[in-house]
Amino acid sequence: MSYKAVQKVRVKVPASTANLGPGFDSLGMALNLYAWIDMAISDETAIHLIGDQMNGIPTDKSNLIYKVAQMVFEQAGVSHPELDIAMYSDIPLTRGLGSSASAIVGALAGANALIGNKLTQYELFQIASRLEKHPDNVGASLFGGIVVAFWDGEKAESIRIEPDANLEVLVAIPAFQLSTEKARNVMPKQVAMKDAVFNLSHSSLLVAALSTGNLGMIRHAMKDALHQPYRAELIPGMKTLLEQAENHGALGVALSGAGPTMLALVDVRSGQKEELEAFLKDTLAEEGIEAQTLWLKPSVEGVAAILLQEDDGDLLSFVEREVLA
Ligand SMILES: Nc1ncnc2c1ncn2[C@@H]1O[C@H](COP(=O)(O)OP(=O)(O)OP(=O)(O)O)[C@@H](O)[C@H]1O
Ligand SMILES: N[C@@H](CCO)C(=O)O
Repeated sequence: MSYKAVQKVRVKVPASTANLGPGFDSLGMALNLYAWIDMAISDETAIHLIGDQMNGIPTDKSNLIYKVAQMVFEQAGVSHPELDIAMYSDIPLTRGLGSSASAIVGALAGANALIGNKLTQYELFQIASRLEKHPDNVGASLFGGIVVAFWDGEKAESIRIEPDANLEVLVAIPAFQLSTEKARNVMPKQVAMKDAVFNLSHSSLLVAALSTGNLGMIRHAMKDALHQPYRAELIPGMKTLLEQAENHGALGVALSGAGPTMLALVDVRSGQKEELEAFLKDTLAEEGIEAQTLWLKPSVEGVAAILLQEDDGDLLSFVEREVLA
């Protein structure tokens, strides 16, 4: 089947938070914090990183976005070895807000758009889940909303849930990085049956609460025995936040992905938003942790790729005009 290679695309991809407590490696929620990627077929590869969130990201062909784009072309049976890529991101790196997932999903969508969307969204989801080895962050960035998914080592399946309009998200982002690899290595290789049953029952109840809009049930459901008790050792103050944030207005509180960011779900009608934000900041500060707090909303939209016209200008001017203004 022939296709018309498109010259340049612009991708907008949301951040994500994974696990939501008990849904380890299986629940994700897209957040209204975004990254933008411009991608064009070129005669030589150049990677332009805009903004200070990209410190340390490579600008040669070892860049994750370049490598993932090549996977799309290979699976589609085409060859475009040289790409011009630009990226701006508001998603902090290595903080538990899905930066690597946003890069993977953004690259998949951009490369696929460049070749006339030859791959289906399902095929992109399979590639993304295989790369991350868990579908939660990539599923949320791909589909938007709340995603319930599995990846069994061969295939990934998911269902998207529309987030309740009254849900808000407060994140406390510590200044230090915590890699997913390190946060996964502190977990035990085996778990007790009681902990397994604890998580599958709480995760199931959380999914039911989120899909029926029963926000009051979140406080009972958003509890974990599989990963948070072990990861709490890496984030001073996390244990206190897990135990007490609901007394300060949170519907539920959890480690965002593999951390170190802490996340609270809040009812937008709550009268305790300021109290909760102060509690998160003060609790971490008492442990010597400087954290930035951000009020976010679930992002109902997932990744989106648009074809650019000749006179659409470059990403930097778009970011200055539409994002930073
Ligand atoms: N925006 C990006 N562009 C290119 N590569 C990226 C980007 N974000 C992450 N990566 C690559 O992915 C790898 C993992 O990134 P990072 O440490 O942020 O992922 P993570 O541990 O999954 O973090 P997070 O907690 O954000 O999910 C990094 O080595 C980096 O090279
Ligand atoms: N489910 C993954 C998410 C990583 O962002 C973990 O907790 O390790």
